[in-house]
Amino acid sequence: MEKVLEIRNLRVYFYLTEGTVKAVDGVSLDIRRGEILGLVGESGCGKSVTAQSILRILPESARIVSGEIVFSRNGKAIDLAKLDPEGEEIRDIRGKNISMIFQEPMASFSPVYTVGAQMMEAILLHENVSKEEARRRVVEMLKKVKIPNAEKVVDMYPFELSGGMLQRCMIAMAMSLNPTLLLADEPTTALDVTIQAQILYLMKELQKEYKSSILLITHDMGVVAQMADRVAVMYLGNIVETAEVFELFKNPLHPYTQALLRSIPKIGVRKTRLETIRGMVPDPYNLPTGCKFHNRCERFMKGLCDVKEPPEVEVMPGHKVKCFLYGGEKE
Ligand SMILES: Nc1ncnc2c1ncn2[C@@H]1O[C@H](COP(=O)(O)OP(=O)(O)OP(=O)(O)O)[C@@H](O)[C@H]1O
Repeated sequence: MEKVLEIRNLRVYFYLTEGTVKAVDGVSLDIRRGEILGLVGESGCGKSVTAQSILRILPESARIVSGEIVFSRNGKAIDLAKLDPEGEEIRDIRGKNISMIFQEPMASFSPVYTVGAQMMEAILLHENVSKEEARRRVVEMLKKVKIPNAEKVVDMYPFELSGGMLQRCMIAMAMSLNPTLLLADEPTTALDVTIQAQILYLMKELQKEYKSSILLITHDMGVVAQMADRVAVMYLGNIVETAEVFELFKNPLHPYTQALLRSIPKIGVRKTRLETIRGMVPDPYNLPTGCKFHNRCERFMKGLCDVKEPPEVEVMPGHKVKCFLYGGEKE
């Protein structure tokens, strides 16, 4: 299947007075046309930094140290990692070809302008249309995301809307230019469970209609099961396992993925506590040598896992894992 984005060996480090944080440390992943790729892992493993690297909206203290982020734009391959983050090319890509929705909708909207004015601005920036036409499209988009009274909401300020409604507006804004790729960073984490389900359903409907690809960032395996076609599991700046969603749930290979899946609460099974993954997440300034998961791993092999970094092994077509349990010792 055609790839819309290919990340190769991406390293993004934060240079802080306390030391260097290797937030993304050798990530490779592909996003195919029309798929939802779930990027899953515990808090702090580098999911958001990966997404921010794609759009080149990293904080000042972060640097792309090496690697490629190849985006296919109208049949032309562009390495986003090489672009000037303030330059015209990436500014044109943002919003038009790749857009992002965040956990906190308030972060995407300015409090001092109406929702409609902000959505219109995005359209007017990228397309040569009249103000009337832009407004008409905004109202149409608001209806698409099932906002009641769209003609009224278009003139409302963000604070006049509930979190769920504002999240719908953010999705409408992100989809209004029909982007090839949507980066959704924990899009429903801040919402209550019922609203969360509605928003996920809406995203899936729009994704099918617009045939866009989504990188869905989440720490929630339940959301992944419901939404994703494929899954990439991330641990401390590395992708440790990639597979199609059914395959990953049926046959998780990496001990970290297995532990993540065990930590999902199951209906009908009473547990006094949710199972947590044993051991401490290592200090980000002082990452372990070898496999970064070895100090928490139940199947740790001394002299191997703590010494060498496991290479990626394709165990079966489309199912890749970075773990010595599945070979790779001799490389
Ligand atoms: N602005 C920043 N300054 C310094 N370090 C940062 C900054 N943003 C992220 N980091 C560090 O980079 C690493 C990866 O963070 P990132 O936000 O990508 O994780 P995440 O997997 O998205 O987690 P979360 O779900 O909590 O956002 C962490 O160690 C984090 O502390």
